[in-house]
Amino acid sequence: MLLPILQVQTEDLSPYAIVCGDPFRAEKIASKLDNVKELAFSREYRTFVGEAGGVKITVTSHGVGSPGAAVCFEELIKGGVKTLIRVGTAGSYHSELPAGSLVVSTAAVREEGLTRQLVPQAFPAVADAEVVRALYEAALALDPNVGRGITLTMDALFAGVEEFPHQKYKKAGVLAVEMEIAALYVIASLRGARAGAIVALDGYADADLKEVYDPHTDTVAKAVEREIQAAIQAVVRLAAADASKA
Ligand SMILES: O=P(O)(O)O[C@H]1O[C@H](CO)[C@@H](O)[C@H]1O
Ligand SMILES: O=c1cc[nH]c(=O)[nH]1
Repeated sequence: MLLPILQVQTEDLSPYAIVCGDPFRAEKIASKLDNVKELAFSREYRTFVGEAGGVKITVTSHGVGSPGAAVCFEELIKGGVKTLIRVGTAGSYHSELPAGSLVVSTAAVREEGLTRQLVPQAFPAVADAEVVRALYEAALALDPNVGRGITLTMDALFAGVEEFPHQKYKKAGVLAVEMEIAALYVIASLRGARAGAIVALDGYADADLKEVYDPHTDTVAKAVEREIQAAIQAVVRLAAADASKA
């Protein structure tokens, strides 16, 4: 079956997918795999398939923001994907987590609009525990400072006249803010898939992002390299664990 928006044949997909916002990051992730094939580049959705440690892995970019990303998550799951790991970037809320740090997201605050159209506001956006464990252990082996905890998902990146809720969530212990994880976790829960996410921090979020936001530094690029490695290793571990249960 051809997935209408991703423009990918479902037979070509793996049950294990790594997703990211940027189509060029998808290419970078795919470059770490063996026997890579580009399946499609439709709108912001660029899909590759390759292998790591004998495990077939799909890599797809989902663009910026929850509504567009949701289309990608829904179609991948419809196409047979059962495990999704987001490899993203995020803004930090904590001085101990400077630019270049990694955070594994255990759950996401739903400060976006997409999931409100899917589930009641009391419904949690929560990661799968096995995916979190695999991601955290793989990341910890590469970076002893990796954080693990709640992240926040918003729709807006640049502020208007309304105050962003950064201070409130920082006080509540949220580690970082980005734009798609809540959609991923809610959709995975609704559709019977499992999901997790790791983000590379690109600076402090509670500054004026318009002035200081720069996700293209060497420090961030190195952190993205580490999170890619961690995500691929996590998929290999999860696939081995799945095979031992079968
Ligand atoms: O680097 P990605 O995966 O795109 O993630 C973050 O970067 C984008 C904002 O520039 C948003 O998509 C946000 O969630
Ligand atoms: O959504 C995002 C992504 C990266 N950095 C931020 O501050 N916000």
